[in-house]
Amino acid sequence: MEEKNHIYPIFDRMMTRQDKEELLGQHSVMIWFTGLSGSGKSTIAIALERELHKRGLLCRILDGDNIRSGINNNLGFSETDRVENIRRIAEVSKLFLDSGIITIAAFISPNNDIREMAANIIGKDDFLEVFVSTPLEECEKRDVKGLYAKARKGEIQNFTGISAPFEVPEHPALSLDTSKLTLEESVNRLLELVLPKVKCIK
Ligand SMILES: Nc1ncnc2c1ncn2[C@@H]1O[C@H](COP(=O)(O)OS(=O)(=O)O)[C@@H](OP(=O)(O)O)[C@H]1O
Ligand SMILES: Nc1ncnc2c1ncn2[C@@H]1O[C@H](COP(=O)(O)OP(=O)(O)O)[C@@H](O)[C@H]1O
Repeated sequence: MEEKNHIYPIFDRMMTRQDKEELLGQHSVMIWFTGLSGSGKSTIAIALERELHKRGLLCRILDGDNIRSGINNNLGFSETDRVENIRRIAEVSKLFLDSGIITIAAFISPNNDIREMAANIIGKDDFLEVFVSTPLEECEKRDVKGLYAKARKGEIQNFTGISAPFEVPEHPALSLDTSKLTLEESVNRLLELVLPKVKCIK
C-alpha cells in the first residue's frame, strides 16, 4: 500500500513556454495597446481576438473591465496607482505569455516610463506596442462613458488628456487613428503585423 504522504521527487522541470506553444501550435506575443480613453483600444482588441480565434489562435484580452474591477480594484488614477496598475498587468501578462497564449492589453498606459516598465517586465522581444492615436477631440466627441464631460466640469480629477498627461509613444510598432481608419482597416493592419510572429508551429 503506497504511503499516503509519499514525497515525489521532482524528476523534471515544469512544462516550458515552448512545450505549451507546441501544444497550442502558436507562438505567444504581447500586443500592448496604448491611447486615450475612448480611442478604440478595447473595440480593436475584441475584433482582433475574434480574427485570431477564427485562425485557430488562442488569445487573452486584459482591459479595464476585467482588471480594474478585479485584481486591481483597489487602485485609482494617481501616478503611483497607475504605475502599480500597469506593473501588475505586465506581471499577469507574462504568466499568460509563458503559457503560450497571445496576450492583448488595452490600457491607457499614459507615458513612456510606464510602458517601458511593462516592456521590461514582459520582455522587449515579446512586446508589440500599438498606439491608438485617435485625437482627443474625437475621443471627447464620442465620450462613450460620459467621463470627459465630468472631467471638463472638474467632477473627475486627473483625467487623462484633460487634467492628466498622455505622452505619445516614441516608436510604436503600429499607430492606428480610429478617426481615420475603420475597425476593419485597423484589424487588417494588426493582422499583418501579428500573424508572422504567432505563426503556427505545428
Ligand atoms: N482619472 C481617470 N483617468 C483616465 N481614465 C479614467 C479615469 N477615471 C476613470 N477612468 C476610466 O478608466 C479607464 C482607464 O483605466 P486604465 O487602467 O486604462 O488607465 S491607466 O493605464 O492606469 O492610466 C478608462 O477607460 P477606457 O475608456 O477603457 O480607457 C476611463 O474611462
Ligand atoms: N474606427 C473605429 N475603430 C474603433 N472604435 C471606433 C471606431 N469608430 C468609432 N468607434 C467607437 O469608439 C469607441 C471606442 O471605445 P473603446 O473601444 O472602449 O475605447 P478605449 O478602450 O480606448 O477606451 C467605441 O464606442 C467604438 O464603437
